[in-house]
Amino acid sequence: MGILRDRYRNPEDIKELTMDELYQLSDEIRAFLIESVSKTGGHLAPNLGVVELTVALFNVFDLEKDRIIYDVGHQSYVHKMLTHRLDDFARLRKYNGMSGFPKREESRYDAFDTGHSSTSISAGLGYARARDIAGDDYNVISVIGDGALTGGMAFEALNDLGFSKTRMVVVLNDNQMSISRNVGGISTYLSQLRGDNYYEKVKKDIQDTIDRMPMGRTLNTGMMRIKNSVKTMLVPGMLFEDMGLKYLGPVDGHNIKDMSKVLKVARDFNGPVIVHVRTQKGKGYVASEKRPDQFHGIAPFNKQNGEVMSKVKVTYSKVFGEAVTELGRKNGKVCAITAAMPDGTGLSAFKKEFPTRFFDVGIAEQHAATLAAGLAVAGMKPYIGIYSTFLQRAYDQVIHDICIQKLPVVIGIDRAGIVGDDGETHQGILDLSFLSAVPNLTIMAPKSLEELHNMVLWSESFEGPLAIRYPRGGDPVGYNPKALSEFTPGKFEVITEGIDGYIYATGKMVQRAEAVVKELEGRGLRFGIVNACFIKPVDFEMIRKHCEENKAIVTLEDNVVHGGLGSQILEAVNDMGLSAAVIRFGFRDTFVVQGDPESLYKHYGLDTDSIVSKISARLCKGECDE
Ligand SMILES: Cc1ncc(C[n+]2csc(CCOP(=O)(O)OP(=O)(O)O)c2C)c(N)n1
Ligand SMILES: CC(=O)[C@@H](O)[C@H](O)COP(=O)(O)O
Ligand SMILES: [Mg+2]
Repeated sequence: MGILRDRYRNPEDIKELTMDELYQLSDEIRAFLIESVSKTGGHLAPNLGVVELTVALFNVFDLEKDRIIYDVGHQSYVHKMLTHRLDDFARLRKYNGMSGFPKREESRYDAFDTGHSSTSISAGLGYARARDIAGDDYNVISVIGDGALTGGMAFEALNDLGFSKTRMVVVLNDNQMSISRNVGGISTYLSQLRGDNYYEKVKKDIQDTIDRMPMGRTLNTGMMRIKNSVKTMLVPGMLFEDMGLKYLGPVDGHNIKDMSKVLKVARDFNGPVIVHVRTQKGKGYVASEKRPDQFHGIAPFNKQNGEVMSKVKVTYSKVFGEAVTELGRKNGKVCAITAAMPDGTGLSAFKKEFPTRFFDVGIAEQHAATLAAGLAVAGMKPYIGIYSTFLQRAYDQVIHDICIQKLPVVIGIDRAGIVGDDGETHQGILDLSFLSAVPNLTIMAPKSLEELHNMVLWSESFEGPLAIRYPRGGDPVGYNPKALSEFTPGKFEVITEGIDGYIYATGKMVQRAEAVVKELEGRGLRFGIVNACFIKPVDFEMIRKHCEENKAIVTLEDNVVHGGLGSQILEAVNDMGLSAAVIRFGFRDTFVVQGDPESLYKHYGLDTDSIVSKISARLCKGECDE
């Protein structure tokens, strides 16, 4: 008889199990994860790495009152399995299904919504301070990975926590991996601590050296003091101890017994404590142990051989990486920066050819942006590859360090628009709005893979700050429009002429515009298509021309409507003292839930039928945005 399905019901049941049964439960959890995620896709490797850790947390803490916060939250599947959501895994990250991240609206056992990295200690400290003010006594535990610990925000929180001496537990899940292998000084420091007897080894080396010295023995006493000072330098975790936290570990993160012991000490410690846990990312499934990076976030795969079922052949990320690499070959000033996502941004290609001009800064988007600014003032031509949602972290740096100084930095904004399965925390639907407000910044979006390639090549000669945004994935097979190769800021491309109006579409929405135009024809409305390849500046001349010809203007973007392309055009019409029927399509003042893009476009009225119906209704009844 199994435990997970047959005996386990509630978190407190864990405490009734023997140690052997806890390991049996862990085996069942691991088998379930592999089976289920092979069908749905998801963050398999991170969750395989925290099976025993999560069981130990449930074994020591009281989930009915204690609060556990998972940094990034992509490793919270085991937590969800143990908090009444086992059956929801069939719809993991699907439209109207269970989230792949902790969600308070999903369960009272989810203490804080995460998704972006390095927030868990700040949120935990907030809980702990509120607890102390209220005179409550629950425990607060922040579980943070070694990758997330490279995020500056985590150190801002540790600095405050150590100084404030607030009682809470930080569990550092150290698997030496971010999405790719972890980078940075902290990672090096942790790997020294990971060595079982690091201090003992160094102490023995010193002792052997002393004993071999001619007056070694007499030196011994004097050296004792040196050894002790060496100890304070080397004893594990001095960095954290010096910041004011008690350091415990390192402890084997797959040994439930040892972890339970250490977690109990941490639980009962009256102050801030960090428990350093060593785990293996992807543990327990050969393919993910071999390739924890590939299995960090994986599409549905064949369980037998780990092969991914469907593969988009050419992605925008790949095109971006290859184009930057092409520039790197002919221009030694070109360099590339990523914040812990070399593969996701396609910049691994550049790293391979130009390792000395490639910089992976860890999960440190703010640093990435200002590093680029520093490189640019020194005469380099830096390209940053960064997801739209994570660019939000570097907003001030883009303004303060890149745009005020008008520096020639190119920001490749990947995952712009709907990303799909990762939901609200990861959709890239705000960048047009928050960037359009920034002076000196030019914003572009290609309608196709080919146009992205051409934009990147064109950008080499562009003098000022430039953002090029493009979507997750690739173009559907066969979408192969005539791509622009020459670009003039503020000049749009008329793809097809219209009689009743034009659809001004940007990026991948140009493809959608084609379907809309076909449907409109069936209703007697003859619309042309404009490729708004620049979102800033817009093409004032073309807007003026279409207004003066009484053409309706429909805008279509995968961004929130407020402050995006549609707003720019509406403002342009108004500022030029013109009038026109302007109908804007985008996301209306909302976060976008998880799901496949088509379900989401329908959900938010951006599917072809909804767009066509709204245009027809508006133009017939004369109601418009303007
Ligand atoms: C601000 C931010 N930047 C980038 C990411 C993308 N990302 C998700 S998980 C991850 C690596 C996390 O590594 P770690 O914390 O060590 O967790 P592990 O996957 O190793 O368990 C990254 C870079 C993110 N979620 N948030
Ligand atoms: C959890 C996290 O933030 C990343 O793993 C993200 O899910 C990657 O997204 P892509 O799958 O689009 O690269
Ligand atoms: Mg890690």
